[in-house]
Amino acid sequence: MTERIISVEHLSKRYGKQLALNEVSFVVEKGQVLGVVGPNGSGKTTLFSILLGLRKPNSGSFSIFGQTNPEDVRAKVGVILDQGNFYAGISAKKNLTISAMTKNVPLAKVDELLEKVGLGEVGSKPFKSFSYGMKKRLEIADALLSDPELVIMDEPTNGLDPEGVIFIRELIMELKRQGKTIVLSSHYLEEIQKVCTHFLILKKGELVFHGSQEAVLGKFDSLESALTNKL
Ligand SMILES: Nc1ncnc2c1ncn2[C@@H]1O[C@H](COP(=O)(O)OP(=O)(O)OP(=O)(O)O)[C@@H](O)[C@H]1O
Repeated sequence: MTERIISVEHLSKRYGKQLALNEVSFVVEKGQVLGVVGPNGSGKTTLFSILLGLRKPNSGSFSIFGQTNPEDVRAKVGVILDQGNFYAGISAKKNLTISAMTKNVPLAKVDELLEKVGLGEVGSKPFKSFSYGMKKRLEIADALLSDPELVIMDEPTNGLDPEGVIFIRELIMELKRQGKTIVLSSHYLEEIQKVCTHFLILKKGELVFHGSQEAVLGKFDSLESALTNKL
């Protein structure tokens, strides 16, 4: 039987006169890897920030793990946004240790995750000395600390070198094998096509397509042609 992880109903969001999301509805089931794609300004970040409880919708509703308040499911959700909220002057390891203590996670997980994201050898260096890609890796380690069932990533490969892009791809594949549910946005269509089971296409705040990888490719040659097509 399928398990609903996210359920979104008629979600709308305005910023003044700007309609950023218009009556968006969809469901994400356990184990799906949903790629949210759309041109600049189509509403992807707005959608994510509502799901994370950072913004309030003007109308519509949503639930995650059956709960309508994202705060109530915080421990089950790993979030990868942009370079996290870390203390600049202290080491990556200390930053992660503080986070583990806040999240009530065994401290042994800190070294395990630093290794996993390829920061094992630089864990004692201060966060401020890290490159963009290293900061992103630390953000990923932080998101995975509590072994979340749902991982939400806003443009995880943005600004990464090819090795970083491959790392993210393999990480998503591994999380998928573990039965985790993943929702991510990206402008790198070829890349996202390699990992996603489902896609949601937004244009000017409208959901213009939502379906499986097979459904997209059954209808269009590629994700790119689905996006550029006048859906
Ligand atoms: N804080 C804000 N105040 C006013 N308008 C906003 C705000 N945030 C977003 N918008 C507008 O809402 C619309 C959707 O923006 P959003 O950032 O959600 O799109 P996006 O798909 O994530 O874009 P990108 O691909 O460029 O990251 C855009 O028209 C944008 O200008």
